[in-house]
Amino acid sequence: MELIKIVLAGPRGKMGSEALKMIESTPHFHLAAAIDSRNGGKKIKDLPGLPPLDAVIYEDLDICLDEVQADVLIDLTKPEIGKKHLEIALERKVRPVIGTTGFSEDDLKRLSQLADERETGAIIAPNFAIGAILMMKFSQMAAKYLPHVEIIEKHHDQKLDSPSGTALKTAQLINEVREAVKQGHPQETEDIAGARGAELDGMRIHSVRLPGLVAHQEVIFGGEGQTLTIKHDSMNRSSFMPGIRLAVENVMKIDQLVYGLENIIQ
Ligand SMILES: NC(=O)c1ccc[n+]([C@@H]2O[C@H](COP(=O)([O-])OP(=O)(O)OC[C@H]3O[C@@H](n4cnc5c(N)ncnc54)[C@H](O)[C@@H]3O)[C@@H](O)[C@H]2O)c1
Ligand SMILES: O=C(O)C1=N[C@H](C(=O)O)CCC1
Repeated sequence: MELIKIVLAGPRGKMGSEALKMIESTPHFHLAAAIDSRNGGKKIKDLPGLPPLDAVIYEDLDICLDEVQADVLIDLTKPEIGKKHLEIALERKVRPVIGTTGFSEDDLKRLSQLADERETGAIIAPNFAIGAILMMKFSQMAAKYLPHVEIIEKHHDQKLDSPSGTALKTAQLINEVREAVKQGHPQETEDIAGARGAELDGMRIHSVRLPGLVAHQEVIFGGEGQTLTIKHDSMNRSSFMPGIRLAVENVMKIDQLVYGLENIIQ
């Protein structure tokens, strides 16, 4: 298999540090450089707790890509940085694999257009856990028969964005197949703002943030005399790594932007 040269943004983060281990243990992956908000000029192996990798750390992706040859950028940072990095990478025909969440529909449209213009593959995946992809696919199947649905997503309390990227993606997939329904009582009131959660395409999304959680989602369907709950739990960040590996391998074979790993795992 051909060696894939990777730049990783966010190496000290919860996801980034796990991704370093995944890159190190994958024979056909090579960490060419890393992007951090500090530690420019140091090497990954100089930072406490990170694997003994020789890759140099840059604080600016543009400068990094001037100096380092790369095939793929993996971004695991924060919403505004992920968007900026994605654009820089596409401009330079380096293929982005973006795990960072917080992208709006407008962002996705604009970035998809840019990927087309640059004829460069890109993958944005709100959730890399294979079980979460299945949870979303099963939810889409169920919504055809049980259109009344609410989403409860639960994450650790260091998460910046809400609702989660996974909840937004789940709602999008459900919305593609379910008939239009008005949920809840027509005269229901919200006596404390937010009590019924966020509303998207007629669905309610509830976001829970607590220490001790990692990433969890329940999609609850209600029908006459019955409910169906489809639930996924990520217990740790290694649950996302096979999906990131798959995305890096697949982004090398495409020349447009793909949003969601369900489009790769058919
Ligand atoms: N797609 C998925 O499956 C998945 C899974 C988990 C987390 N996420 C998303 O990934 C992102 C990171 O999550 P996390 O839990 O690792 O967060 P984290 O806060 O632990 O890590 C983010 C890292 O980004 C770094 N960073 C900030 N600004 C930067 C910059 N300008 N350049 C380089 N690095 C910079 C921070 O220093 C930090 O180390 C979040 O958006 C989260 O929602 C996605
Ligand atoms: O830890 C996070 O932040 C996660 N975010 C993703 C999302 O927003 O859907 C899912 C995985 C964990």
